[in-house]
Amino acid sequence: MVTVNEAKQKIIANVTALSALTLEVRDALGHVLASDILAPMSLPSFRQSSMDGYAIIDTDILEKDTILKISGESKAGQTTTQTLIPGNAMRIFTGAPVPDGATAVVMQENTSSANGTICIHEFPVTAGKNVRNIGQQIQRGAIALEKGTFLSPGSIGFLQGMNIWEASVHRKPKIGLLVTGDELLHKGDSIVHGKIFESNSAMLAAALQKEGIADLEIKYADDNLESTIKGLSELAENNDVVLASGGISVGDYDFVGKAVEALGAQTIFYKVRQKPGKPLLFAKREDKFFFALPGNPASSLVCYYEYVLPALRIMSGRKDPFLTTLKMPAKLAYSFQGERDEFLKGLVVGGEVIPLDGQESFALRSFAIANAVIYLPVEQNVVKEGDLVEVHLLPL
Ligand SMILES: Nc1nc2c(c(=O)[nH]1)N[C@H]1C(S)=C(S)[C@@H](COP(=O)(O)OP(=O)(O)OC[C@H]3O[C@@H](n4cnc5c(N)ncnc54)[C@H](O)[C@@H]3O)O[C@H]1N2
Ligand code: MOO
Repeated sequence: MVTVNEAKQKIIANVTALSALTLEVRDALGHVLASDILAPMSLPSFRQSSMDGYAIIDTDILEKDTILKISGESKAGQTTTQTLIPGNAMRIFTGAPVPDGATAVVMQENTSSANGTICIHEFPVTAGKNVRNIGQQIQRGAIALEKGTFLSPGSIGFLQGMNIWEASVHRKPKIGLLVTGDELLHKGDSIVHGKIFESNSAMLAAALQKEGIADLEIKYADDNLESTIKGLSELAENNDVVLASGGISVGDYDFVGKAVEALGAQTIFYKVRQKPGKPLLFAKREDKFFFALPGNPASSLVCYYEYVLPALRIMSGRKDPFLTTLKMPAKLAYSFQGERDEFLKGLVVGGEVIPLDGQESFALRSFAIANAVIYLPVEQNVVKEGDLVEVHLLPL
């Protein structure tokens, strides 16, 4: 048995980023850059006005209400180079090229025009005002985004704005899932006493989809060693990570641990001092990883968020693999007995976290409305209302 922290350290120590592939930038959302991207152009690439108004020369404005002659216009998209002559102002619009010679733009609300002239009510007008300079955002040749950057919608827009259409990113892991349990019913089956509807595969597939992993290869095994070995071995052929659901405890019909061993995988840890999810197993065979998740649905999902997801994120190149963690006051008191750290289903509302009713490992109703997991180490087994607790935000 390892502690929660030891289990996490073992994941960090054993899992590494996968190889790189080239993707269209617009398809790379949620991927991590495998190399630095240098700016192929400066942004802005020409001096741009940031306001609708008048381009002027700051040294022409010697007092409030200076009057200048209006000469010409610069609108967004204009490609010809224009020059502003001293004593003149040029009509200009947001995003338009600032004419050569102009040093600032006065917004039109601070002016009044009459008979081809413009009265500037602003004084002084500092050079550079309302002008976006060449390379103000990024200089050509500079590192635009570093290796290891997680590509967000903002990153994608930024890259396309520099005429970058492809990026080298880490491949995301391919995942297989072996569902075990002779008690499981599937869509279309009739309700039978003693059997339950299988829910872990849909739940895990949804969690993976949220992480941008759409393809999950699912197989089912009967509760015997041969079927479990066959399922795990077939899944390991095509996938980087094999998950198993159920059959990892100590019962006579729990075969996953034995099957992982029979496949020649090395167990990195088995059993974590936590509730739920104690019988979690993590094993490795060459570059393939195995996670045996406890069958209890809430145990399975806690283990996914706390261990599997970080491993998948490390493989995808992420440097920040764990759920976003913060400290928050508990809205309700909570206490527990026992020797294991606890992960509670929680609901964050208005800067506080509510430990939800129904914390048993078979109960998913609390998870269905949770947006966070509360982590209580065994030393913090009595929480009073208002006490600070560690909250892990779920990626929903
Ligand atoms: N003698 C002991 N018994 C148990 C221990 C122990 O230490 N000693 N640990 C308990 C803990 S803690 C957990 S967690 C469970 C884990 O058991 P398994 O991983 O072997 O899971 P199963 O027995 O196969 O199933 C547990 C539970 O979950 C339901 N289940 C399984 N698969 C699914 C699925 N795909 N969809 C929905 N529900 C599923 C299953 O019917 C069981 O109710 O072991 C304890 N026992
Ligand atoms: O570790 Mo088990 O998940 O408590 O029921």
